Amino acid sequence: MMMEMKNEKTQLPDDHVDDHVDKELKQCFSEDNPKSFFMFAGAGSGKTRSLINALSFLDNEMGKNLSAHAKQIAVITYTNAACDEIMRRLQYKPIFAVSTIHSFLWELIKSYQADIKEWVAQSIREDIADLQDKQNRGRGGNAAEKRAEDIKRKTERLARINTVKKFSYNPNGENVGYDSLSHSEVIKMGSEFISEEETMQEILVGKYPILLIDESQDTKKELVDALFTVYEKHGDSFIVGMFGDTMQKIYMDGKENLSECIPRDWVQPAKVMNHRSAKRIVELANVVRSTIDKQHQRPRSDAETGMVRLFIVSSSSSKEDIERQAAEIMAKETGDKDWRNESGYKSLILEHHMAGNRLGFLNLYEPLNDSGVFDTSLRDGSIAELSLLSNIVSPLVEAYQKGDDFEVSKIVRRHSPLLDKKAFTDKTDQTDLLREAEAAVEDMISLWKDGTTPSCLDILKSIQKTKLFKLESRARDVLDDSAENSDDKKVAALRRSLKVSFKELQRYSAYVTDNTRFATHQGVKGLEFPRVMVIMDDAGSKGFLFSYEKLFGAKAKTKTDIENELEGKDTSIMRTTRLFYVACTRAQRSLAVIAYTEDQDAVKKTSIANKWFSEEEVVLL
Ligand SMILES: Nc1ncnc2c1ncn2[C@@H]1O[C@H](COP(=O)(O)OP(=O)(O)OP(=O)(O)O)[C@@H](O)[C@H]1O
Repeated sequence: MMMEMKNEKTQLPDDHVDDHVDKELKQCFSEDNPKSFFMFAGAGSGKTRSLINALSFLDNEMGKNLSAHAKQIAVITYTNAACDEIMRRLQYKPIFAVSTIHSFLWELIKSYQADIKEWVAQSIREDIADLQDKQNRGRGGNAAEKRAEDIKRKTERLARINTVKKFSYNPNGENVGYDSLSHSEVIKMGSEFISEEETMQEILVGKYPILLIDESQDTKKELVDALFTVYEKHGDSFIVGMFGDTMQKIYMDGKENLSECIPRDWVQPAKVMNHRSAKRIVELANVVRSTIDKQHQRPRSDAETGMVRLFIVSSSSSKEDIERQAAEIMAKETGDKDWRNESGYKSLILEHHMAGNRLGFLNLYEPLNDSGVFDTSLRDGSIAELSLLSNIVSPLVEAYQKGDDFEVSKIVRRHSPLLDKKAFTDKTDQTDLLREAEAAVEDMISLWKDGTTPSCLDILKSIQKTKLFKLESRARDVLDDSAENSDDKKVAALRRSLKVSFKELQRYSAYVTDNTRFATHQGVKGLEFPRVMVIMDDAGSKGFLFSYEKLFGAKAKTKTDIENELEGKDTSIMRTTRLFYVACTRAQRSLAVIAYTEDQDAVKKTSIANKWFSEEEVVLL
C-alpha cells in the first residue's frame, strides 16, 4: 500500500508486465461467473494500484446498479490513514464503504444491542469461570493476586452490564467506562455473529456483495475465518477479494498459513515486478525472502542501481553519535546530501520507547507502557488526557506565545465549555463569559512564567480549577493526590507519567503524529521513503517476539525455536525475517541497516554467508 506519492516514471514495457493480473481480477466480478480471489504479491508490486484499479472498474461497471439497490462495495484497510488515502483516490464516492476492520464490524453489529448485551455478559461469565478454575488449581503469588483482581473487576462489570441501555464503542480511541466495548470484544463478537448467525450473514451479503481486504495477511484471523464460512454458504452471490503479502505478516493475530487455507476455486494471480525500489534493494529483498518462500521479484529496468550498507556496532555505543555517523557515510557514498538532513531520511526503530529514548519522551512513555493496560491508544496518541494536552493545549499555548489572539480565541471557542452554546443560553451577559474564558487562559499561561515549562499535571490542575476545557472523570481521578496508589491501573500510570514536563508531551505528540524522522518497523507498513535507516537493537527493545541477534547469528536459537522449527511452526527467526523484509523494502533509493550487537564478528559472518551483504557493503563502526 503506497501512501506517499512518488513521481510516476515515463511509460515503459515494465509498467505493463503485470497488467494481466488486473484483467484477471476484473473477470472475477462477472455476473455470470463470480469468483473470489487472493492477490498476494511482494513489496512494491503495486497491490494498492491493483486494488484502486479494481474499485474504479467496479464503479464504472456496476456503480449505478448497486446504488439503485442500496448496496455498497466494502473495503477493509489496516489503518485509518490507508482508509483516507483510498477514499481520496476514489473521490469519496458513496458506492464504496472503506473502513478499518474495527469500524466495519461495529457498523455491522451496533444496532443489535440486545445480542451485544447477551454476548458481553456471557463472555464475562466465561472469563470469570476460567480465571476461577485457574485460581483453584494454581499456586499463590503474584499471578494469583492478579487473577483475584481480574475476577473482582470482571464481577463488578458483569453486575453493571444489566443496567446498560446502549453499549458504545469508539474504533479510533480509548474505550473507558463499563458501558463501552473494547477493541478485542468488537472483533470477537462481530466475527462470531458473522460466522454463526444466519441473519447476520444475509445482512452482510445483502449490503456488501463484494468485500475487498487490503493487507489481509494481518487481518484478524477471526474475521478471515468468518468470511470463509460466509463464502462457503453464499459463494454465488458474495465475492471476497484478498490483497496482501504473506512475507509481510508481522502481527500475531493474523491467520497463520493463510495461503494454504484459500479455497481451491479462488483465483490467485501472481505479480513479478517491484516498481518501488532500486535494483540493489530488490536484490536484497529477494535473498532475504528466499529463506521463507520462493517468490522472486524483478526490479524495473529503469530503476537506479541504489545502495545498501550494513553498519555493525557494539550495543554499548552511543546511539545518537553512531546514527549520525552512519547517515554521514551514506551521504558521502551515495552523493545524496539529503542523508545529512534530519527530515531527509526515515529511521525505523523496533519499539516506540526507542524513539522515546532518542527524542526525549521516555519518562512520559515508560509508566504508561510498563503498566501494560493501554493498547493502541498509547501508540497512536489517543489516550484522552494526552490528546487534550497535545491537540488543544499545545496549539493554544503556541498561538498565545506567538501573540496570535485570533487563533487563541478560535481554539477556546471551539473547545471550551465556558463558551459553548449552552453557556451562552444559560447566561445572558456575554462579556462576562468572555472575561471568564480569558481569565482561564491567563491562569494556564501563567504557568510558563520566567521561562520555565510546567508539568502536564500542573496544566491539568489549572484546567480543572478554571473549567477551561472538559475533563473526563478519569482525569479528575488522576489529579487526586492519592492517584499513584489507585486500584485503577490506568489512573496510577497516568499520574506517574503526567508528572513530566510539558516539553516531553510535545515531543511524544510530534512522534505519534508522524512529525519526526522516527517510525517503527511495523508502523511503516505500506509506506515508501527515498532513504531509510533500519535500526536493529535487541538490547534496547523489550519485546521477545523479534530477535535480530538470532537472525544475524549473534545469539543461538532457543530450545523452543528448534522445537517450533521441527514442528513447522512459526519461529521468532521467521517473524524477524519478515519484519526485516518489510523494513528494508520501504526504501526506494538507498538503505542503511544498523545492527547493534553483542557480537560484531558473528553478524558480519552471517550477513556475508547469507549473501545479504557483500564484504564492501559492511562497515564496522
Ligand atoms: N504498473 C506500474 N507502473 C509503474 N509504477 C507502478 C506500477 N505499479 C505500482 N507502481 C508504483 O510502485 C510503488 C509501489 O506500489 P504500491 O504501493 O501499490 O505497492 P504495494 O504492492 O502495495 O507495496 P507494499 O506491499 O510494499 O506496501 C508506488 O510508488 C506505485 O506508484
